[in-house]
Amino acid sequence: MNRGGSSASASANYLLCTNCRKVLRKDKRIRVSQPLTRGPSAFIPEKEVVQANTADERTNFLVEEYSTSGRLDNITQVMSLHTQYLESFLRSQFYMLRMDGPLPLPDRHYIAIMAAARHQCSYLINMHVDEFLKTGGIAEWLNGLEYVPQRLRNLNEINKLLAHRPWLITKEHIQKLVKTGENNWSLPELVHAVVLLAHYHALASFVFGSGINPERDPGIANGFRLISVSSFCVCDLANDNSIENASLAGSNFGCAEGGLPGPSVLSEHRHCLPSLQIVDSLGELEALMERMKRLQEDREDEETTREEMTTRFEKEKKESLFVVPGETFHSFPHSDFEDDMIIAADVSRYIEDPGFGYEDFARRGEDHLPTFRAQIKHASLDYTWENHGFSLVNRLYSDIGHLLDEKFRMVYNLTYNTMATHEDVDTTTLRRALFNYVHCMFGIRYDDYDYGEVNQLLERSLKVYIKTVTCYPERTTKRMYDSYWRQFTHSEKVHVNLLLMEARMQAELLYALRAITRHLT
Ligand SMILES: CC(C)C[C@H](N)C(=O)O
Repeated sequence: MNRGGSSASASANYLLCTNCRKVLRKDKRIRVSQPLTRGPSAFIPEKEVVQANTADERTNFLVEEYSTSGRLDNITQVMSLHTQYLESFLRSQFYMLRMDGPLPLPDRHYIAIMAAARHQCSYLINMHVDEFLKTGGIAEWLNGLEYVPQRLRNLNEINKLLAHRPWLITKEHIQKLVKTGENNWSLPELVHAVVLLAHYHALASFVFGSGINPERDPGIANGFRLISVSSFCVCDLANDNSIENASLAGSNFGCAEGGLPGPSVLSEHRHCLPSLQIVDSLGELEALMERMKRLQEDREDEETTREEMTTRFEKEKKESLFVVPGETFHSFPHSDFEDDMIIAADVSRYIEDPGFGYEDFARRGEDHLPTFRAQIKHASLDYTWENHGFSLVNRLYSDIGHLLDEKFRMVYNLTYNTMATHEDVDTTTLRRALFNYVHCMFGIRYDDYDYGEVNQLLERSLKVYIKTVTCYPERTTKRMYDSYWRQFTHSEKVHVNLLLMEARMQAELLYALRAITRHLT
């Protein structure tokens, strides 16, 4: 096994699952039965989604009206837990894919593929490969970026920055795209492309965050499909929503995080945790509601200084850099999972520089804290969606601004006034904390918001989930999904995902549009 290579490089090919302790080969592909779990999501029991769907005529109407694939796909099924939102989502997606617009139809789908490939989201890639071909795309392009016209290829850079470090986008990037002679992009075309890229990066967050299952495809031989296990262990893919599985999620018990518990420790936890956890999480829910109430009451009498508000934002931003998703794997000594990560060739051909990701400063030590992050200030009107982004987008690409604006408002205001089993609760503070925390991770600050609230309302396991879903969605596991807010319903967790996805999309758009504005002025 070790012929000719050092032991370090040999061991770099192996990983140890922290959950079941199985030794895995990084590049191994396995055959798993299809579907992995029944229903549209691997995280949500099928009956919860299906019940909602069959009762809902509105969803069927929306699908007929706005679906490009013409079927009720898994994303739509899961989103239909929130029909009001679904309508805004489908309308804007339909607009950017099908209505009159600057870009030809197949190019739109190719751009969607490029965006999804940044997160190795094969669900979205497959879907848009289909639609690319159906709308008359040239099959050869599907061999990868080398086969597409240079103009489209030039989008690679902005795709990469937008997906992982949008604060780095400058007017020079825009200039390069609009002024490259015969391969140039007109501004309306570029805005169309940017909207598509941001939409599909964000949608990849939703797909991974909600555990969207592959579409059932009768064409797949014997009901099996090949999956790469380079980033998952089968034990994580298995999902029966059983208590035993859920017990492994216990973030408070440290069995899935930190050190490597031996098999005996794990099985002990399996048997003793469930009842403990329910008591514990009930307490968590009550405590969270108490904190929300206190924040609402305190707001009137507390006067915080400007400096203090700035400090709180900086503190939260800095801390977010150190929120590292609990890795599913511990690499063997000397191997660096990040660098060695093997990305299936069929996905990476749509991108260049696959190793480029959200800058994880925590790994580099404190000396490298970012100083380059832009602050988009609300009151100083530097740049906001309402005041700038919206009108620029609308000006360059007709009505898309209205549609996006409607969708952002919809998701920001969506509430059922519930908290798990409690009714008539004002959840504004909590929903705002979720949205603003995402913007905070992207360096966007609202100076009328007190970031101390984020700290009080979002527990660590939730922050880990948020960071994973928004920054490296492909690393989301069922364990992460299960480990926060254990008393809440699946529909509420999908609601969280909608907030995260839209906050991410808006953050990307803000940076791209600000760069376009600077280019224009
Ligand atoms: C994300 C959840 C806390 C939202 C809550 N269930 C509401 O209706 O507002």
